[in-house]
Amino acid sequence: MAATTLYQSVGTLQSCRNNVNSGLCPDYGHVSFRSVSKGFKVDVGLLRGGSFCSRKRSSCVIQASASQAMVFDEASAPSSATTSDSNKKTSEAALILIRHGESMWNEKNLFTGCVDVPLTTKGVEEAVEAGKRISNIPVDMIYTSALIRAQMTAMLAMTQHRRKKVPTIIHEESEQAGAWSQIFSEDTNMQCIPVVTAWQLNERMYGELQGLNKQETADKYGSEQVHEWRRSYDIPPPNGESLEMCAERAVAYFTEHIEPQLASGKNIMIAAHGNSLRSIIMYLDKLTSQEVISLELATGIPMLYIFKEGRFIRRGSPPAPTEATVYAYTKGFAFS
Ligand SMILES: O=C(O)[C@@H](CO)OP(=O)(O)O
Repeated sequence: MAATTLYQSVGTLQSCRNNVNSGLCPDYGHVSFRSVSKGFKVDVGLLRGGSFCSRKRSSCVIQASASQAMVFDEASAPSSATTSDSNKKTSEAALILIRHGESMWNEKNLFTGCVDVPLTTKGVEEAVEAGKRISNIPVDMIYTSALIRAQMTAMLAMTQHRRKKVPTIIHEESEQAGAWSQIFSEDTNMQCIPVVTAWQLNERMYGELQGLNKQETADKYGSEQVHEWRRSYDIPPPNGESLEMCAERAVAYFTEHIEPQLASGKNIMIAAHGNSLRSIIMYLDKLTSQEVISLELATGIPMLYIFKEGRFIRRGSPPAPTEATVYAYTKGFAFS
């Protein structure tokens, strides 16, 4: 995949949206296949050459056992809790969300959307730093968007993980690809973490704003208008996706594919984008369309949720080894 090339998407958002249900999205260079792998169903995205479209941190203790993990709060966990009686406990799973590190177009302050741009050196460092923060949290499966900045972030973060497993993209787009994947031994499989790439987790399509400088666009159209395009829930930028439209695919993918994995006890990391993650956080935290306006995500800061009894419990951002308090929510979004 010539992923490090800047690549302007072709075709229209509408033609993509029309094809979403059929699983085919040629204008965005993406074909989606449903396949069965290791007992779970996944949608595997195939890129054709380019873009597409705590508060008590220290008390969060995670015990890993095989592919399942019990994640619980030390303060609230019964003192008799051990792995041997784990079958008596309610299964919990960790969900880590991470927005990609700084991209080349973030650096230039350009609207990016579904243009496929790589990380900057700073973005690479952010991803590595993010990896340090989550190095002790078990990860059984990774979901990323189909865009390289999210994939780079996931891979770089996992280089720091304590388990030293190798993130491996699942390719089952054809019989041949499936057969080739069988060359791995069971032993090798044990050393890998499956990575599912899904275009549904892509950044929202910014339409005619893609490639434009954000400041210059604000100067031209007024900062209020541009803020509405960037942060409102249901007002799309010209020929682009609103957050609501982005949520239709991203949250649907989350509930259909990722939530069942969490429910089965798998610890999941999602590496994606500012707006696809805002839509997912809106769902997880039950934010209103007014509240989501002020939700901003920093690049390269992981956010931890615990999935327990069908509920998502926000744990904030795991601390860096040397930092006392860093949160991913940067604009007055208080932890409750
Ligand atoms: O340009 C973009 O694609 C996004 C994320 O970088 O920008 P915004 O902050 O305007 O949503």
